[in-house]
Amino acid sequence: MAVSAPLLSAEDLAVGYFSSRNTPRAVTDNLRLALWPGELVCLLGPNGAGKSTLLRTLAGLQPPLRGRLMLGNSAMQDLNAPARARQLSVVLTDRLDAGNLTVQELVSLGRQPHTGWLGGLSAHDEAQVQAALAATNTTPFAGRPVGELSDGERQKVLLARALAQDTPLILLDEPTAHLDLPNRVALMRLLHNLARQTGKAILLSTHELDLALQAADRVWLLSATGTLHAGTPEDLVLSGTFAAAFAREGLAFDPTTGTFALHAPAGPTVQLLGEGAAAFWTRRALEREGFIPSAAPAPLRVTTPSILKADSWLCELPGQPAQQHHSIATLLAALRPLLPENHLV
Ligand SMILES: Nc1ncnc2c1ncn2[C@@H]1O[C@H](COP(=O)(O)OP(=O)(O)OP(=O)(O)O)[C@@H](O)[C@H]1O
Repeated sequence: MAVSAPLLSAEDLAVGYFSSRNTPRAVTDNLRLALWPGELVCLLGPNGAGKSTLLRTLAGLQPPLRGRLMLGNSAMQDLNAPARARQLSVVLTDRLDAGNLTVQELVSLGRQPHTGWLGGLSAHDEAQVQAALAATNTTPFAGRPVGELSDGERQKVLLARALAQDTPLILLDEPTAHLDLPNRVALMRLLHNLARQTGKAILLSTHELDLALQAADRVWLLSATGTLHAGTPEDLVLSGTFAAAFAREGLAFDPTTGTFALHAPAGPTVQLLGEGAAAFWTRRALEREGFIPSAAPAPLRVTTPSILKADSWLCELPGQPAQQHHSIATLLAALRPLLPENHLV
């Protein structure tokens, strides 16, 4: 079986900046990285960890402080701009000045590495532009000036330009930043499918931990101290590496749900019986109030509709007859008196 080669690789890479006295200040150091065909990699890390700096370095837009950076079989610094642009496309967060260009014209510029400055678009180029517009749902505003778009619309158009460029490698800095939830989910699904179906390698930085944990084949987790851990999302969660990278006082990552706890538990444990959507949302409501939902037996017990086979919840409190509730609101009202006084979650 042929073993594929990485589309991008780095050895002993240090990325960062030079101070005013020209002394190097590494944001992250000693990196050994590879991006393989067909994978979606999410670069995660707290604010200021160095995600944008690393992405810009990997895109060849700022020089590494040290180390070896290869684009395919060639050293990055040996490739001129057009050669790089045929290998990798990049979407950054920088504000774009597109002049009076329409969306279609801007996306068509993605074909430039293949046509040259003066080259007209062939039928194949036109098809690539139309496919990129369709994939990003930007066809309906293809004729509008880019300067008049909303932040989210512009973000999708920049992705369309990168898709039109049709490179083996795509690097994206916070591509979900301005998108609403359905568009964020759609974008992650699009990128995941694109990697799978076309063999492209896609690296994106994001603060969407939840979506990244679901969509990424691998995660590069950059800690605040500049250490980079790479692995499948699941391995990083189960090893505790993920929680450690985002550790803050009073903030806990729950590896059983893959989310950060918004509320600190203050109240008693409630045995929660049931499964499915009603049990999930009952758990969320109990946690918000400060209770600790658990499957283990406890003096307080809530049975959810999936077990009762009815549209109601059964609430059993010590020393009281069992109560039936027809909404989570009335269930919570019955439980609230059991919380410690003045608790704040
Ligand atoms: N042009 C620059 N010159 C010097 N230092 C910089 C420059 N740009 C960023 N930095 C510093 O490099 C570090 C990493 O910044 P970077 O923007 O890469 O982090 P990030 O992980 O992308 O952050 P965020 O999640 O907030 O976008 C920060 O300490 C930042 O202050």
